Amino acid sequence: MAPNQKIIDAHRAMREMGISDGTTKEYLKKLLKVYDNNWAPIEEGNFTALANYIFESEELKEKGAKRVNGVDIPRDDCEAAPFEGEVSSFSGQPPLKRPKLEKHLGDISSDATSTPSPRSYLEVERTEHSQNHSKNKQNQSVSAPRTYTRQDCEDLYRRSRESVSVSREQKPESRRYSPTYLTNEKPTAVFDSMDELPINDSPQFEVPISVIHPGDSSPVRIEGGVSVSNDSIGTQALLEYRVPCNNSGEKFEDDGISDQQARSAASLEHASIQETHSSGLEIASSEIGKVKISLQFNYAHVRPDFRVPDLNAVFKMVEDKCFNSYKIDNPDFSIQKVMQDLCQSYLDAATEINKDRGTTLVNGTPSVDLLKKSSVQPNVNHVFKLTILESSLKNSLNGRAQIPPHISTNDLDFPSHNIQPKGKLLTTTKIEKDEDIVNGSQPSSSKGWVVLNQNECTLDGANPLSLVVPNQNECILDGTNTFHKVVDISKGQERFKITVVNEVCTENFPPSFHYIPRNLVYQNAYIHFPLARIGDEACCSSCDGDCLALSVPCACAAETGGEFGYTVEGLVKKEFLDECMSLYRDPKKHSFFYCKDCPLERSKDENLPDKCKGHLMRKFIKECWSKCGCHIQCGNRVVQRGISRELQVFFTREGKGWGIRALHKLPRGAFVCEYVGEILTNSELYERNVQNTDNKRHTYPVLLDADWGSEGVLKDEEALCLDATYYGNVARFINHRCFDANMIDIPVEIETPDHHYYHIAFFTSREVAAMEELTWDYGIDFLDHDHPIKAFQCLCGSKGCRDLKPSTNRASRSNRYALRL
Ligand SMILES: C[S@@+](CC[C@H](N)C(=O)[O-])C[C@H]1O[C@@H](n2cnc3c(N)ncnc32)[C@H](O)[C@@H]1O
Repeated sequence: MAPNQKIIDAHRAMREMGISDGTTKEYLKKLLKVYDNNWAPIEEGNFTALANYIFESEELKEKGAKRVNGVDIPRDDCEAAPFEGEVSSFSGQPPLKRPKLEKHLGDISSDATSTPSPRSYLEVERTEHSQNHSKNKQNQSVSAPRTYTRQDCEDLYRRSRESVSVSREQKPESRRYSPTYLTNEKPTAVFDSMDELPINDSPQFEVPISVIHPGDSSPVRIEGGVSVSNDSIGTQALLEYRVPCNNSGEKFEDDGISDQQARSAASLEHASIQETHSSGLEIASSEIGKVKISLQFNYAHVRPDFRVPDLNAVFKMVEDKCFNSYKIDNPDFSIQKVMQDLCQSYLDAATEINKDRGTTLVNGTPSVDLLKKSSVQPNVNHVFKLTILESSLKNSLNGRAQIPPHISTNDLDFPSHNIQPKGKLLTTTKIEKDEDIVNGSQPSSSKGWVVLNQNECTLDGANPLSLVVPNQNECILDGTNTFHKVVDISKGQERFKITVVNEVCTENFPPSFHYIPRNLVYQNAYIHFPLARIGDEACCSSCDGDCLALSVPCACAAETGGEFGYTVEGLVKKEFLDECMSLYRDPKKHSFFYCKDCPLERSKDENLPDKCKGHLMRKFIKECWSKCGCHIQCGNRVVQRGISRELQVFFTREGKGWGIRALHKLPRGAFVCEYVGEILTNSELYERNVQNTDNKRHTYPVLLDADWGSEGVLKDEEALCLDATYYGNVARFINHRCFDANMIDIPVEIETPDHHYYHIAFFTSREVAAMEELTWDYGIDFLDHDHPIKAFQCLCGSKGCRDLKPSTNRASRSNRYALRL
């Protein structure tokens, strides 16, 4: 009978802790019995329970105790106890020592003289327990050996039954594992029946259970081969797809433990070179566990305040996000089901790929031989770089790429397929920490850079580069010397990864900035009025669900003439968009506001301000918001749900630097992104501009002046603007186009009914093809010689380009560079 994947995993996990297969098998059998063959509590946390069980059994054995149905009974105290069976010895080996696994927890050793041992949750529980029973135990030192009364044991028993029954009851319903060992819930000793406990009221026994945390340097890992974005706390993400098979390539199918199975598991493991940190919390798997998704986290990489969350709570959060972000209204929607489907589909797709391409998935053994010869073997990750050559990719490799001098081939580590000898195939996508990239500094290693050379991208095991093959989806090759950086420039803060690609030159990163998905107030900003207001003004507190479904539009539609600005598809309505575009195309036909005392002019010269030059009266969209009664998925909430299209920052060929594009076709009226930056007052902005004379590409203050004139005299602190120079989102890469730009900005009011503060949202002004650059007319007056910011030489290439002066004249003139908003 072929071994169950769980058994294989259990052996592997134990082997990583130095426990022999024989021992694992023996205790696994016992533990399965204790848990009525329920694997969930056993395999949680990479078989924490099993490891504890083994270590504690061995420790107790050392001390002369025995374990009955999972409970350790000191020999002296329990002579009459019915033994489940003698615990076998470790065949001459020294008794197992529990590894130090809980550095973060304080040590409360039961033996003050012994080497500090990790503080177990049960010890914590015990401490609490003893506090609860403080009256008769007040004098008991925390570090003194603790004895248990029948009451204690009954409590423990009750809790253990609760824990087991919760886990048993929850599983079929929600199919979620409750990672009690990772949460503040504490694992309890396992008792099958009170009747089996040899308890009397005299001092009894200790039940130490320690907690094993995932490997210290394991990144977040999702088994299953699907890309995941890294989280906001800077953990790394890894995906892994495993196809367990034995030496002859057969897949294991069945449950049950046998010696043969244990051997098979062992042979797999001994052959394994990777996975020094493969522990993790399994959260989904395909049928019979061939493909799994598990989470791992790296304590070394997370912030000090990182606490392992409850997995159910995490699922709930993701589900809520999905409900909010996508129009999912099926109450049965389950993120875990999605992940299970993902595992299954991956498996199915892999089978399909094998069928179709035959050679695409490299069979482990021969490649390993090649790999063994390769100089990549000593790679720091102990991961064999693969060797999968997508045929289409191969065809597209027709240029010899260069390796930037700073990249050491040993450092090359990017989406790749990893192969393990003797039957284990791992596909790993690594997403590196993004701070390095977004901040514009060189990454600590050059991970993620794809450097390709046609001749070297072969299965030539002698050449390390042969082992470095990009994932086709993430690398676009154009036959030139091509450098790509595959990262999520948003650092996981947007719904979709925003990748960065340079197919043109060797400019590595867009210059330094901090990615923020929403506007933030500049710390010194002199803003003394609320930018968000909860109240009954301009809201629809009695609405419910989706306001777009109402026969009579809600109060929020008042701003757009009693009709919503959006269609049910989430696009700006044609009529509204047409009007907005007409404002741009022929502003003279439309109303301008003229301030009595223009804050813009005042900021330039406080004592002798010029006359207001006028502000175009803009059309606003008012979205429903938190103070409204409707759902976040209400059709009148588009901008506030954030970017919903896959965007990419790419290096333009026309000399405009970086630009943005969408990976898919966009219909007319589609929301692309918001212009996000620091909120500051207009005078603060002016100061910044005066100080910042280097005229870098990223100085793009935007005035929020769409309604200035209506106020008569606007206070300085009410004249706001956005500066994306240091803090911004993907919009800071949008390039200018004088004529027929494919995006238009529309003021969108969300949190407050007045117009001092609003959002600048970019919508497509026409259908935009996939990979077409997304552009916007900045509204630059190229002839304004007085503006403190020098305009760039426009390379928009449009027929109606307004920058018509010969380039020689441009350098000498003082241009205006202000964005019209
Ligand atoms: C908002 S940023 C756009 C992103 C920028 N291309 C970059 O690489 O970061 C504006 C700057 O991009 C460049 N740019 C934008 N549109 C341009 C155009 N039509 N022609 C030439 N340069 C342009 C100018 O350097 C301008 O100062």
